Amino acid sequence: MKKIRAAVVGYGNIGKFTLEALEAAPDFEVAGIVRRNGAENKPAELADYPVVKDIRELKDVDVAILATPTRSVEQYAKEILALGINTVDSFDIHTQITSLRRSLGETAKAHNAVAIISAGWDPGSDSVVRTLLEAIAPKGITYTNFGPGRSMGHSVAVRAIAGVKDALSMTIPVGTGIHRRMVYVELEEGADFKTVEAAIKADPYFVNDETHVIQVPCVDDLNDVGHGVNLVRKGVSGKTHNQLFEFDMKINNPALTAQVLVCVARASMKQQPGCYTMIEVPVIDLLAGDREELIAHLV
Ligand SMILES: NC(=O)C1=CN([C@@H]2O[C@H](COP(=O)(O)OP(=O)(O)OC[C@H]3O[C@@H](n4cnc5c(N)ncnc54)[C@H](OP(=O)(O)O)[C@@H]3O)[C@@H](O)[C@H]2O)C=CC1
Ligand SMILES: N[C@@H](CCCC(=O)C(=O)O)C(=O)O
Repeated sequence: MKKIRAAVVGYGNIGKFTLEALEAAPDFEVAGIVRRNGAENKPAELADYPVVKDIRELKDVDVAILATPTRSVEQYAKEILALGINTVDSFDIHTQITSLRRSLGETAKAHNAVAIISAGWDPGSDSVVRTLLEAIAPKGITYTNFGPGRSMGHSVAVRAIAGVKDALSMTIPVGTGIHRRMVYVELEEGADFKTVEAAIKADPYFVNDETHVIQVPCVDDLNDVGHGVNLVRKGVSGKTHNQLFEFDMKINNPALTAQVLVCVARASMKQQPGCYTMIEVPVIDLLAGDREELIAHLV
C-alpha cells in the first residue's frame, strides 16, 4: 500500500520526537524536514533526509506536521494549505482555537486540503476524553489537573521574550483544575530580570494563573520533559448521580505530543476538505490497518 508522505516543519523538541514517531509508523514515509535555516548544521540523524527551507523543495508531500511554536502555527498552516497540502498542529492557546479553526477552515476548503488543529495531548487526546465523559455523564463537572511537569507551550512562550536565553515552565497542580506556574529563566547577559518577569506575567499564557519567576544560572540543569494529567469527572447519567470517572497518565511530553500528531496526520488523509479539531474526527481514523479488523479487535 502507498505510504503517507509526511514533512516535519520545525525541528525542536516536538519535531525530533515526530521524526521518531514517523520512523516507527508502518504507513508513513518521511518526505523531509523544513527548517528556518535549511540544511545548515544538519544533525547526524537527518543525514538520510532532505532538509529544506521551503516545503515546495520537497517531493509529493501529503501532510505537513507543524512542530513550530504555537504562535507561528497559523502562518505556516495557511502557506502550506494554500499548496493543497494537509496540515496538523498542536496549537495550545485554548481561547483561540475556534478562531483558528474558522481561519484555517476557509483556506483548507479553498485549496482542497485538510487541517487538523490543536492535536497534542491537551488540547488533543484529553479533549477526546473530556468529550466522551461528558457524553456518558451529561450533567456534572470535569477537572483537568496537569502535572507537576514541564509545559512545552509555556516554556516556548517564555523563550520568545527578549532577554531570555532559556526557560522551563513547570505546571504545578493546585487542585480543581487550578495551576501554579513556576518559571525558571536563564537570562542573556545584560537582561533585566524585573522586565522579563513583568513580560512573562503579562503574557496570555500566564496572565490568569499564579506565576512565580525564578532566575537560575542554567535551565538545562533543571530540565525534565516529564508531565501528566489527572482528569476527573463526577456527574449524572440519566437521572442517576455520583458517576465518577478518572483518566490519569504520566508521560514524556514531546514524545506523546509527537505520537498524537502522527496519528492525526493519518486521520487527515481520510477527511473531507476543511479544518477540524480532534473531537470532530472519528477515532478509528487515527489508527492504521483494516477497518473490520480494528472493529473486531477494539469494539
Ligand atoms: N497541544 C499539546 O498538547 C502540546 C502542544 N505543544 C506545542 O508545541 C509547540 C512546540 O514546542 P517545542 O517543540 O518544545 O518548541 P521548540 O522551540 O523546541 O521547537 C519549535 C521549532 O519550530 C521552529 N520555528 C519556526 N518558527 C519559529 C520561531 N518564530 N521561533 C522559534 N522557533 C521557530 C524551530 O525549528 P527550526 O530551527 O528547525 O526551524 C524550533 O526549533 C509549543 O509552542 C506548544 O504550544 C507542545 C506540547 C503539547
Ligand atoms: N499544552 C501543554 C500540554 C498540556 C499541559 C498544560 O497545558 C500545562 O502544563 O499547562 C504543553 O504545551 O506542554
